[in-house]
Amino acid sequence: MPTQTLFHELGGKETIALVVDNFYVKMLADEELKHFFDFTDMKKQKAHLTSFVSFAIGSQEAYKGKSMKDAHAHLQIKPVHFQKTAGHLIATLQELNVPQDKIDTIISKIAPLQDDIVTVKN
Ligand code: HEM
Repeated sequence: MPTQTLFHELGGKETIALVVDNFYVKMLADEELKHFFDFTDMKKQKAHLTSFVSFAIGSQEAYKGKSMKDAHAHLQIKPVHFQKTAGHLIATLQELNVPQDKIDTIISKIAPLQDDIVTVKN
């Protein structure tokens, strides 16, 4: 039998969709971050992020949205915004009792995206 991917170990798309839902509750409650999403269709956004994260951790279904560079180019995201966002993701995963080694794996896929997402380098 082939080794299970992290995507499957965590419970597949349903779990990731729950992670994404809880994550955006934190993002939209954060005074420093919520304005980024003022004009965003959150239903579409959640679907995109679910698909992106799923693919990053081993789902067979390809992510068909924009590249990270194109999706964030107009947003003036600073390193501090990226760090806070990663922090909300980690807290969300911890609250859902995802084991720390799995959280580390997810973060190791997300961290290298910082260079494409952060456009204001200060
Ligand atoms: C931590 C790593 C991140 C990942 C994996 C990620 C992922 C994504 C994805 C998949 C999309 C959708 C692309 C599409 O529409 O095709 C997107 C768009 C977006 N992201 Fe991120 N993102 C990250 C960090 C951030 C940060 C730090 C911010 C701001 C605090 C942010 C704000 C947004 C906004 C505002 C959009 C566009 C929504 C719109 O089109 O209205 N993202 N992101």
